[in-house]
Amino acid sequence: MKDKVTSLMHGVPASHGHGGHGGHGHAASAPHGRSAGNVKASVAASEFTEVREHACWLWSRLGVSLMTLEDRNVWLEDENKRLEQELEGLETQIREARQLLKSHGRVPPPLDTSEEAVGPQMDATGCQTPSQSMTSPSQRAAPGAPGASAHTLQPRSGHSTAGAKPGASGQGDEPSRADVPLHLLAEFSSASLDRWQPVILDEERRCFSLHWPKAIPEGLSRSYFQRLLDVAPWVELRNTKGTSVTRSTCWYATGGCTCDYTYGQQTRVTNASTLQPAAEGVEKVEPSENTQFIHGSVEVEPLSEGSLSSFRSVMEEILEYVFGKLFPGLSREAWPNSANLNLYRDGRQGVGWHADDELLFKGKDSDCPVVSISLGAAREFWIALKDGTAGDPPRRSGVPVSDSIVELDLEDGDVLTMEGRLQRHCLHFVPKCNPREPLRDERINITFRWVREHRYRCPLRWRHAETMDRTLSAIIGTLDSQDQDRRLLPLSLQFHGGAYARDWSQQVCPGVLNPEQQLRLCDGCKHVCYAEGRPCCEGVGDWAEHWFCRRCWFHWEPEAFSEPPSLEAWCVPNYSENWERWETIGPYDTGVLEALEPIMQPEPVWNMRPAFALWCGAWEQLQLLGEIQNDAQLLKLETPSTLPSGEGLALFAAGTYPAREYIVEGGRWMIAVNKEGLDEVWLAMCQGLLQGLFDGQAGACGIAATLSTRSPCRDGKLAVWLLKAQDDLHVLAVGSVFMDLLRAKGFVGRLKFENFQRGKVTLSLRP
Ligand SMILES: O=C(O)CCC(=O)C(=O)O
Ligand SMILES: [Fe+2]
Repeated sequence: MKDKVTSLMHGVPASHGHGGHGGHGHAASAPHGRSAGNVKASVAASEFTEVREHACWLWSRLGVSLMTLEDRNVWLEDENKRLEQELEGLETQIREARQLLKSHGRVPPPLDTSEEAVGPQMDATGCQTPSQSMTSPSQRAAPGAPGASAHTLQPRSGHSTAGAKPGASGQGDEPSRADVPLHLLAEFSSASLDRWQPVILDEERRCFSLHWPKAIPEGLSRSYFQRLLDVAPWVELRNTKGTSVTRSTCWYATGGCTCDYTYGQQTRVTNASTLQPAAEGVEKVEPSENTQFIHGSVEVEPLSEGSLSSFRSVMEEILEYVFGKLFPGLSREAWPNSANLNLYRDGRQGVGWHADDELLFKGKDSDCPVVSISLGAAREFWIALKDGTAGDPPRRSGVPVSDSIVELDLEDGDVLTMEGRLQRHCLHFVPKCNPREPLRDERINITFRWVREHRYRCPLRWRHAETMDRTLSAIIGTLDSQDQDRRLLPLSLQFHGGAYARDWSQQVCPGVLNPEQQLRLCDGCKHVCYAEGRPCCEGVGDWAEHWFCRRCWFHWEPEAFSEPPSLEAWCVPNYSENWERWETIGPYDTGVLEALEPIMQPEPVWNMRPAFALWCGAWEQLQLLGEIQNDAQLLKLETPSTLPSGEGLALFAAGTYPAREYIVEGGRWMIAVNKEGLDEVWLAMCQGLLQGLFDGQAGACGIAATLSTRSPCRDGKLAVWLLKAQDDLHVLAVGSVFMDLLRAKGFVGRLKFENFQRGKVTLSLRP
């Protein structure tokens, strides 16, 4: 009998077969005689009922009932998922094969990314964009190429960790940001760059994570927290044994996206926007063999229309605030189209080491931005390299390289980004708190993400391709590098300092501890946080042989800790050649651009400027200048070369005064120059200032030239002063104009911006 059933199943005409599931459709249709074909004839009528019964029994053993149309849809969905996973596996194999070829010095053939080969490619808004191909590893910059930085996330203690080869070249095997442009979210934010604290700046692996503490004001974050706590359709996730709740989650998507979100292999949370409210009946989703659907099943409270729409409206509000106010440089088309929410009820809940590398976000093989918002209780957040990530193709394992762990605390209102290939090379982790210091408060985390590979079932997968927004291309690394020369945003951040920007042991003043870290049990808190404990450092002097973790050191020696480093932007200007690029950056004053034209013209058109004053020496006013009409008048002014050493000249708008006490919110762009050609460049600067070249919202209020006291070479400094320095982009606009002017006069050097309020150099421009 079994053989008959088997032959019955094998007899399904090819057009009805779906691989291993081919018999499925047949078993459903055979009783009605629609598709059994000649097999039906070979089965005697008396045997038919028996065969059918056995088929039913067999299918029920397999956990599948005879197929209704509804079942078929569920099955199709599973089948799609299986195919997606198969595709993912094939892509990994291709990647590995290409890397193998490369390691044998062979050039891999170009990738066939035609639609037939890999299916349509989607942009973040769900449109098919056939032109976006997978980035070839061969696009990686050669060592020493512009943009290839030496700073790479490496295990810090120098242990050799299997797979992670510290210091080996080509560790990340990722294209450099110079070759394949990638702009970081901080560049589009409303915060000045020094409010961003770098966490990971691994240029070689193209992994970046930046932290903006207290980005959301307290009142607002408290209100978002409470509303989400009350109305979000939270579902509890349990540990693999099902014995305890690890955290609660929910999933939000915009723009008609119906994609569900899968947690690991086991659990899929349906899209809150596609859920039917209770009034219309709980959504019926059949569990497949391995997947547990949790929304709409018995495990979840039925959702009322009221709570769902309140959830959607609070999420819309948060999206609007975060991307409208905190990242105003991103166009609306570049906003994320989904968010995963996590609720940690107390310190006993957390999330283990993982990467957000789901197919939906294309986090495994392309640049994948994530913006994480923290609300409520402060919790630790750790990031580390995935074991085996360097050199070899990344393994799927969720094992972190323990001496690469970077720790930070995420507090209420904080923003954290994870960008570039971080999800490919790194893992992250929200540890449970130490049970000896129980935390009873809740924390909510929202991770905004960009779904780029919508599920087959989602209508957005099939939406017609539109041109991709440039700011979106900039953050997902799909800007055309050809295009970059003419149209790209000007500000590409470069970093100085280690890839381990946030290395707590380096923040402790010398003589307190030995900065070498070891993952071990902390003598203080004994918190078994991960593996044997926590990254600890040994004390010195009386505390030698005592090992303590970051939290314990901070508890006892808060004064010994310095602020984490903040971001310095290094921007490669090519302002005059690429000035139209600036228009993409957002709220800046185009006056700077317009003002650029006159000085490039042979016959400058003089603006009628308000009066300027010329100051000298210890800033005594030399002359009050009215409107300057021509070069001849300018040439009559004092020039720096005539001054005694140690003295200076300053040309400032009347009503201002060339001293930092008067320009407290401002700063100055400075460059050290030799005396040769100083007068000429000074006159060009005077001309520029009087013509409004440095104007703009953060307009320059004056210029200064000072001569060094170091006789006889008497080298000097040139500076352009700004009244306001809050907005980095405006400051950079002025700096870039200054750089162009210097270059036109043959001066090449690094420009530094000193921010008076912060008392330090915050920006730098390289020629
Ligand atoms: O709670 C957090 O900060 C992290 C959450 C997370 O990693 C995730 O949702 O994938
Ligand atoms: Fe995550």
